[in-house]
Amino acid sequence: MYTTRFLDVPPLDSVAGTVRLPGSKSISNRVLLLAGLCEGETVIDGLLASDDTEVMLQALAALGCTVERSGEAVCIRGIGGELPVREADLFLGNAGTAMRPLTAALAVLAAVHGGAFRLHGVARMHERPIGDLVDALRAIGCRIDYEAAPGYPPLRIGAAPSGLHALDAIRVRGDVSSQFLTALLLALPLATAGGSSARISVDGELISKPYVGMTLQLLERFGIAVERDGWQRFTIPANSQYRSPRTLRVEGDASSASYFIGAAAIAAGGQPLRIEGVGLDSMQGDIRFVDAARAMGAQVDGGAGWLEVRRGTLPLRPIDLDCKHLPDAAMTLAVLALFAEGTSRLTGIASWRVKETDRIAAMATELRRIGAAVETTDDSIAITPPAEWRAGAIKTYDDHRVAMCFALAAFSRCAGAAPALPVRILDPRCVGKTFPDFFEALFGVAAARPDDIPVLTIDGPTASGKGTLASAVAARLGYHLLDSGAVYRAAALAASRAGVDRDDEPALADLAARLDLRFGADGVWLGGDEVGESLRLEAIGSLASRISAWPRVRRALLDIQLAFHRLPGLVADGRDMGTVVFPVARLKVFLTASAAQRAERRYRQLISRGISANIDSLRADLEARDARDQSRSVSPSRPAPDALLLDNSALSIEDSVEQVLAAWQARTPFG
Ligand SMILES: Nc1ncnc2c1ncn2[C@@H]1O[C@H](COP(=O)(O)OP(=O)(O)OP(=O)(O)O)[C@@H](O)[C@H]1O
Ligand SMILES: Nc1ccn([C@@H]2O[C@H](COP(=O)(O)O)[C@@H](O)[C@H]2O)c(=O)n1
Repeated sequence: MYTTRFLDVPPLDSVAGTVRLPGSKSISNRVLLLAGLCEGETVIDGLLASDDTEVMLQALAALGCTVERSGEAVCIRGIGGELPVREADLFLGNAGTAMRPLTAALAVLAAVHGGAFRLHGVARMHERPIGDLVDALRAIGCRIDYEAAPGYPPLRIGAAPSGLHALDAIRVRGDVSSQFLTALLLALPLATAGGSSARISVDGELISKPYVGMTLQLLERFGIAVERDGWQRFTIPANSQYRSPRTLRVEGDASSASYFIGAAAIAAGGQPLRIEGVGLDSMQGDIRFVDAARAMGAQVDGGAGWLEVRRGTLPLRPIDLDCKHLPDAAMTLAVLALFAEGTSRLTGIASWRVKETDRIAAMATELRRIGAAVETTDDSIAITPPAEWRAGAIKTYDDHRVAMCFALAAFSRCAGAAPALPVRILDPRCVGKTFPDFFEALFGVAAARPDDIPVLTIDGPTASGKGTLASAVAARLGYHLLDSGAVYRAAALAASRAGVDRDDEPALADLAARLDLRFGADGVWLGGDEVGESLRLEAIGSLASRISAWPRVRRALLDIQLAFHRLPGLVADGRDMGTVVFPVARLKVFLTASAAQRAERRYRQLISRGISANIDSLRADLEARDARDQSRSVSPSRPAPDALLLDNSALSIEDSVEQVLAAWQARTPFG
């Protein structure tokens, strides 16, 4: 997951390959609650790992459920209708799928068994209405108090003074959020143990019916057969009891699929994009996004648990759609509208106002930022594609779906934008709510023109601080990092291990061409050995400096370095990054510091690692290395003509990082 302040998504051209979706958030949190309420163990496979499911898991554990995680599966031992923990303070973040059902379940449990619970979340959660649900629960005798503003969390739930009553005449509004009805359906089987059935009537037209359909299907998997009279009346039979299905697999998230369906609908490439984890048989309402995408021109095939999508008509056909049944995925349609020939209109989206943010306002502001003409009403949005695309830094309002759907704006070339533009996503970490690895998944299937993938190079002499600076800058930008010195050091280590003479150019080049080198989160691997520490030995640095003078060795190591040039971008440090390996780099820094400073830094670096060192010999060695690196016939170490020269002798690491980031920012369209 990207935890940077922003992520610049370069102009994207095509998609191909396979993307595997994370589990559905809506199914995950429903199933977790049901597993928590029934007796015995339920093993849930494919559960979404995200902020919203995490708060639900923590709440269940706090309420006395046993939660065991093993790999992708989670085993829940439920409380079986009892209430082993009678007091808890539950923080539920911004997870509506946790707040609403837990409110209902705890209110009913506390009414039956007694107890005192506090439910709260982040600031935005305290602005999301819950009054209609609380009214319905109070009407049957539950005790729920507002801690601050009436109608909104935080809530305090307590014992019911006169028990539960009027279960046959429960009323709840259905036209604001279907989650209120879902919460009641999930919780009220607990109230039927005394022999009464529970009857719920919906006031107003029920929105998001497919989500309620999903609730009913999942209740059935847990042994609760709700009788339904259209979408207005629901009856939970007397003495209903949750029965664990023992094992259950969560299907992939259909709303998350929408971003990839959308990408494949507009991207070039000719290859279909395969989406696994959710298919045309899905129980999720947002699978209807497939119909909307087809209506706009996408070609979508599918079966049980899979979809294959390719571009059909482009520009897309504009769409005029009532989105009541697919409110989440409708946001993706709003961005796809940028790729249509004419104005698209999405209606029935009043519920957007009470989601993670006011989504109507957020989408309108951000679509306008990149050049679209947008008109809104209380429950609709109309989008006309940009006459001229603008590079936008998209505010995401702590809303995962805003971040994910706007990533599609990076395909602006497919809408004819010239030049094609990157899109900046501010606070990309917000995707952690439902799809922590969304951007990694996107970059796994999307391709960009090589010239569009940004590179920042940092060259300079030994111990000038290149590696330190490069890794800090890469971390701030969310880019890949190439330590090209480590590639030469690995070749030197391999040569030393194989006993190859440092002057035998053909043998060294042959060995370099066959180098089995892998850089990963788990270290640097040469064959089967982790060699991170060995590469840093001074003797290996010296040998690297000698063998790197051979032209054939340099050529043999070129592909390993070029392979780092991947989405979303690269920071590369070395000697010839800006001059030879990445001459098209957008920013080339040549970093220097006095020899005395560098020797001192290296000395301190070695001592801090427990390696003894002598400052004079270190200085002599680095000066000899500098001389060799600068005077060799191929790729000598020198600044590129267009390099930014930075002497950091008197700069802190933080100051160097800020200076380089400022220079980088000035070279982006967001500067
Ligand atoms: N601006 C700076 N001020 C003070 N110390 C620094 C600065 N930049 C880097 N250093 C320190 O200098 C030491 C050497 O830095 P680093 O290993 O990044 O250099 P390098 O140029 O990558 O070296 P090499 O070329 O040998 O790989 C580190 O201990 C680092 O913390
Ligand atoms: N692009 C590069 C990077 C490094 N070298 C040579 O490798 C030696 C070790 O590099 P460090 O940056 O890890 O110290 C270095 O002295 C160079 O001779 C190179 O040639 N080109």
